[in-house]
Amino acid sequence: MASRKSAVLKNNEEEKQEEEEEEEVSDSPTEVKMSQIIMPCHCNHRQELCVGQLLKWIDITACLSAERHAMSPCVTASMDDINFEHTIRVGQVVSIKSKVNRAFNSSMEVGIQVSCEDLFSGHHWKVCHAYATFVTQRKETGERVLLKPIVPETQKEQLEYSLAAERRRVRMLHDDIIKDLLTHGCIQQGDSVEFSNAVAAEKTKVESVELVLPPHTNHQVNTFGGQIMAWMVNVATIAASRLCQTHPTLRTIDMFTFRGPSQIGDRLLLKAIVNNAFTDSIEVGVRAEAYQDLGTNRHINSAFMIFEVLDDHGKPCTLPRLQPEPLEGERRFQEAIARKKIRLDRKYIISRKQCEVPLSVPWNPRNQVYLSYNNVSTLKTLASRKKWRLSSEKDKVRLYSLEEKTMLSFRVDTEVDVPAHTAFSLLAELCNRPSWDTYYQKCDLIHQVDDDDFLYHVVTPSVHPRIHQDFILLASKRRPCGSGDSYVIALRSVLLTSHPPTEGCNRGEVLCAGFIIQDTKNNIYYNQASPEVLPYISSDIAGLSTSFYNIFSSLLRLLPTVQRHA
Ligand SMILES: CCCC(=O)SCCNC(=O)CCNC(=O)[C@H](O)C(C)(C)COP(=O)(O)OP(=O)(O)OC[C@H]1O[C@@H](n2cnc3c(N)ncnc32)[C@H](O)[C@@H]1OP(=O)(O)O
Repeated sequence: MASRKSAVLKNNEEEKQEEEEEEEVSDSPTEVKMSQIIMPCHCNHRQELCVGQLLKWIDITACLSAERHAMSPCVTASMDDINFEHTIRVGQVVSIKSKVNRAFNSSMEVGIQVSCEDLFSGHHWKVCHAYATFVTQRKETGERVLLKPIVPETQKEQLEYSLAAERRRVRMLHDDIIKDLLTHGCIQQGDSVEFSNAVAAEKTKVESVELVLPPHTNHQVNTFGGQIMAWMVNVATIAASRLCQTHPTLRTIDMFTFRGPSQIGDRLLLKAIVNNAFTDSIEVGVRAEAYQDLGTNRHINSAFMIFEVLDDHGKPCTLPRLQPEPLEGERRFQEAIARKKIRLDRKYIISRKQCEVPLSVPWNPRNQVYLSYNNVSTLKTLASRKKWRLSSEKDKVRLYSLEEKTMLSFRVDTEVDVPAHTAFSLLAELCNRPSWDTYYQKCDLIHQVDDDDFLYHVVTPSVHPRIHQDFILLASKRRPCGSGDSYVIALRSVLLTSHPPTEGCNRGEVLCAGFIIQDTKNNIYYNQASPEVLPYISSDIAGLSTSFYNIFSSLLRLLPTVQRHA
């Protein structure tokens, strides 16, 4: 018992240390803070802050950050998925902090943190985080204002800067992925079971019109984005309430995309309907159209919102099921099932703890984009940790280690005399790795997922005599997409039903490994973290250092040859 308690204390302490490591003082010129005390006029009938009101404050704060960087007017292009972890009550204080993570050409990603404070108990807690994309307005000539780059200062800012490029990739692919999954039949027929007490979808339908008046516009006299989101939340809440016949709580919003502007005098037609109701959650689809004259409607925004009904202890209640309308309703019903699966996969990938076994997550086309994002972001996050300790150094090959909780991670770092792109082309060719890394006995490509993501089967020696070890690895290979980026080759284990473990071969697992190659100093980092190898490695740091040194020496011998051929 005593040892368990000390382990808990140690974990809390380590968590605190990690938080301190992350809490660097930032003096980013784009940082904007807003605090609001929650008044009854901001709340719903349960005295909780309306999500629509929160979205308005988020949009204003983020826009101020964007415009501070752009030094010109900006519009909200999209707001990524938001998961509301807690509700905020009347009398509490909500604080919103935003800053520009990265500027691309005419668009930039703004990161937003929302927290809450109870003034009487002094407690603070995180409510949600969000990422919004803002675009500079066109000049009179029709050109967009090109943005100056962001120069990240702190380690946290550098990480966010680098991950913003990966998030942009996911954002741009978002609609195509959903369309692709829906057209390629990822929905299993038979998921729609008929329920005896089902509520007819028709009953949940909401259509509401708003006239855009001067108080609904932003400082550029277009309809204020936060107001559009608030109107959308309003109709979605009515639709969900009609299904559950009580007050639902909005938990998650799938990305808002502002497809086109609207102005004063426009009529906004807001439509919402429950697409599907699961055991304890409801998906509502919302669509916003703008028009001046009837029949000239422009589709300006769509979103999917997930509601729950909570009991007095905050636990989700069981909900009535939905009877979809024929044809279109059936389609929406099935698509909601596909989106729920995508959300669950994503939550599973993101919420997994480093020490959870098995480390591997099943790979499928549905979760590919999030697995890749997770693959790259885990490696970048590991590389950005501050507490790496130099364990040994030989001929400019340096071995660093980082000990945290149940994980021991390594970083091998050296400088090579070839351009970064040459080192990248060699290291990215995983099938050639057995030629310079004796640890890789065999490496076969199983499947090329897209231009930058690949699945491999790797065979290595095992600690047990006469038995091999094998791995199924997802390799995500990234070239820099702007100044300050590195080349990245991120590797992590995945489960593939087509390649189950075989007899006589130990299936190994890697949570995070790979290379980060920087052009400036031509450094190569190799990071690896895996609890299963911990007992073998920690007792033999010197042996490990020698083997890394040997591997890197072979690599260094090979690089000039590659350069000659490149
Ligand atoms: C006070 C709060 C601020 C507000 O209230 S703003 C009011 C609400 N927002 C609006 O009304 C915006 C409505 N939408 C629009 O005007 C346009 O769709 C929008 C966002 C300007 C994009 O126009 P396009 O003609 O498609 O632009 P483009 O193809 O030239 O691309 C320009 C840059 O924008 C990016 N972009 C476009 N749609 C996006 C999206 N959905 N998510 C993230 N980024 C997006 C695009 O990648 C491009 O970026 P970059 O120039 O390469 O950096």
